Amino acid sequence: MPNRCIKEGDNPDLTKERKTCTFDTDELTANLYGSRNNMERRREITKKISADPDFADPIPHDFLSREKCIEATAKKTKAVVQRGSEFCDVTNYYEMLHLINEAIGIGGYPLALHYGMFLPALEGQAEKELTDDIIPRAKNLEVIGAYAQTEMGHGTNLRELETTATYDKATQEFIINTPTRSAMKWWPGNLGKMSNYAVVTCQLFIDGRKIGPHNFLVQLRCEKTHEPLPGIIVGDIGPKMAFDTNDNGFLALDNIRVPRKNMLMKHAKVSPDGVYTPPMHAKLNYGTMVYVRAHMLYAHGQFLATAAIVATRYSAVRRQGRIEHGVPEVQILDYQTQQHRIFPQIARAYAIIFTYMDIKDQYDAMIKGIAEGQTDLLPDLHAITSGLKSVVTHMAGLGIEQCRMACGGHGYSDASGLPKLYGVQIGGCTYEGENMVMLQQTARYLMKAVASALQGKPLSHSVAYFGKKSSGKSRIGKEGGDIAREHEAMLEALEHAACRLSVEASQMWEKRGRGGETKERAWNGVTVEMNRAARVHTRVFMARSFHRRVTSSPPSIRPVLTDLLSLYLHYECVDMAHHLLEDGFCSGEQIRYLKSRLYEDLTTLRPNAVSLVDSFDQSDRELNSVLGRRDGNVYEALYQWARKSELNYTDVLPAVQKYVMPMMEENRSKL
Ligand SMILES: CCCCC/C=C/C(=O)SCCNC(=O)CCNC(=O)[C@H](O)C(C)(C)COP(=O)(O)OP(=O)(O)OC[C@H]1O[C@@H](n2cnc3c(N)ncnc32)[C@H](O)[C@@H]1OP(=O)(O)O
Ligand SMILES: Cc1cc2nc3c(=O)[nH]c(=O)nc-3n(C[C@H](O)[C@H](O)[C@H](O)COP(=O)(O)OP(=O)(O)OC[C@H]3O[C@@H](n4cnc5c(N)ncnc54)[C@H](O)[C@@H]3O)c2cc1C
Repeated sequence: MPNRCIKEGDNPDLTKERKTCTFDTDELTANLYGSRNNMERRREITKKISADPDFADPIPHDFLSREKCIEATAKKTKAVVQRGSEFCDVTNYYEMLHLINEAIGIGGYPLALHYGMFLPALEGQAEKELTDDIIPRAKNLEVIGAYAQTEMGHGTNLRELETTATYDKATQEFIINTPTRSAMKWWPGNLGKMSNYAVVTCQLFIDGRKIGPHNFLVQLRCEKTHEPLPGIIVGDIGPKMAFDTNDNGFLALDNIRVPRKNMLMKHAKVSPDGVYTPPMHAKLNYGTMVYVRAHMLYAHGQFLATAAIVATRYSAVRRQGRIEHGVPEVQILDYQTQQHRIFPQIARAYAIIFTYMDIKDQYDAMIKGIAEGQTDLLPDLHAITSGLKSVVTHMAGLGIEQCRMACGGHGYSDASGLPKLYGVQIGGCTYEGENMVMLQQTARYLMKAVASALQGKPLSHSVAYFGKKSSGKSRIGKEGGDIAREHEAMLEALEHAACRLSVEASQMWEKRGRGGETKERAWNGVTVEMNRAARVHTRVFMARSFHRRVTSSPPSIRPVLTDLLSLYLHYECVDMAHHLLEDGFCSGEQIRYLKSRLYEDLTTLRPNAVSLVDSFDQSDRELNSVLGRRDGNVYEALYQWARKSELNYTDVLPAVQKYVMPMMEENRSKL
């Protein structure tokens, strides 16, 4: 069967891998990106960008200072903006996403938060009077915006943000102020140097009464000179773990006045005479975060895919050691430990992207509902996206790090692209709500589901399985080799575990309450258990999504996806074996069975491993990895990459000349 990546001049080991493919890689790629047309469009964008001198990087960013990287990125951003329609349909979210990845990369660019949060916040939360004015200008990039919510002292607990917006009835303006050092906005992307506007989250005060966090549009810099306006202090927060080309910023506002219409008033409103009308759902003001959490899944699935591509291809071309005496050195991909390290990451990347597709459909349905005045889909979506955001970012981070280590010494080099990828990706565990905090949002929802299930009340989408009657004993290993039934048995076992953990966490919470603790204090005494239940529930959701996508996939790719799903489910069940064993739902014998099936899966997937990662269809530009390159010609490329290091511009470094040589000379003369 065809793997469409084979080309003359490629590393022979990689070609050999591609020849053992049992499916059509293009079919799988098309399935992953929604259609053959979408796949072709991605490729056209890649081809055009790769040939365009405006996007060439004579010196890799790895060897440049942060300022030089920002300059190079800003130059490319301008080219994307001015020439974007030469490359793609600029109104298509996925085409634009691909264009930006290809043209600019993943480390941040001047418009990341403008498109990622500033515009979505205005579109989702602002009223016509404001949007009519600002959105056309923002879309036309006459202005650039950031989303300034987090402060130096508070990020997680929005209720305690300190920035104030006080309504002045006399002038019909809000006065926006930063009352303390810890109230300074701190972290917002592109706030430091690029943006001249921001959506700023402030505590709303009317007639001395604190209403709570609301969003306001604030101009920060002069549209002509880009200098900060009077009363505004703004700058870059300094070097970070990654996102070097994003100017995450600080901001202090000294009693800045903005007109009443600058409050984002689609949901909550303040009338000219200062009467406050709450939104139809209390948390509609937090809608931008739900949007970002949902869409983060796609990016993090792709991040994990990148790492899996690099580690798999490199493991196919690297030969080291022998499995048996007297035979040539083997491809390191033949080691069972290497497969066990990498293959689950391939499966998880697919699972995350497939889950995203489900969530995207739910998100679109919720937005449609809100437009029609219905908010009933919001709580379920908020709960599951909070869990998914946390589980997926953590899972992808662990997976990338496994892939990096699986590349040995070269994985530690920036040439692999993996250290930088990890730095960028792992930020997702923190931003959009720290993971431990967001899991508690999911757990809170699970506690309500437990109560509803016990009372026989209806259960919403993500927790519907709480209503199923458990069989008491798992059917794992008792399905006589029927794969479909085996998959169902594993899903059932995971659902049983999630449900049991939720019920037990609920009982522990209740027990502490009966012991005299307040509900809130009791909650803090059981949060580890709550978050555990939330994680398992989220992993059930992902497993169901993956299963649904595989069982409805075209027959040509269903066999390979079924193999991948088998590996995913066996891995998930073994990884969560303690939860399956704890109440005797599964026996030790069943866990041993799952492990043996997992090792069989590794062998089954081996001939298709390279083709499965090829099907992610990430180009060499996107991968940005010497180790992961499509042609597999790694060693020469590694040497050429290292030659570009600024330390190699001269044979004798000035620092050596100035300090090290005189030191050696002095030491010699002492003898
Ligand atoms: C390329 C890289 C880009 C990176 C960009 C990064 C951007 C950012 O990071 S922007 C800043 C993001 N900040 C956060 O995510 C802050 C996290 N904190 C929160 O979201 C909230 O403070 C909270 C959800 C953790 C708690 O909010 P609070 O108001 O205190 O609410 P409660 O916990 O008491 O819950 C009350 C009630 O409301 C429900 N709920 C909470 N949030 C939402 C929501 N977004 N949508 C719908 N419903 C929500 C919650 O479930 C409770 O429901 P009930 O149990 O029914 O009362
Ligand atoms: C790369 C990056 C980009 C960002 N971009 C933006 C942006 O564009 N706009 C913006 O506004 N912000 C942005 N942020 C800020 C980000 O949203 C916050 O840092 C994040 O929400 C976490 O909040 P915090 O920093 O207050 O963490 P903290 O809440 O201080 O977390 C510290 C520790 O306390 C624990 N903790 C806190 N509260 C609880 C609780 N209730 N229960 C249990 N444990 C708790 C956490 O789990 C964590 O272990 C960005 C951050 C990063 C890293």
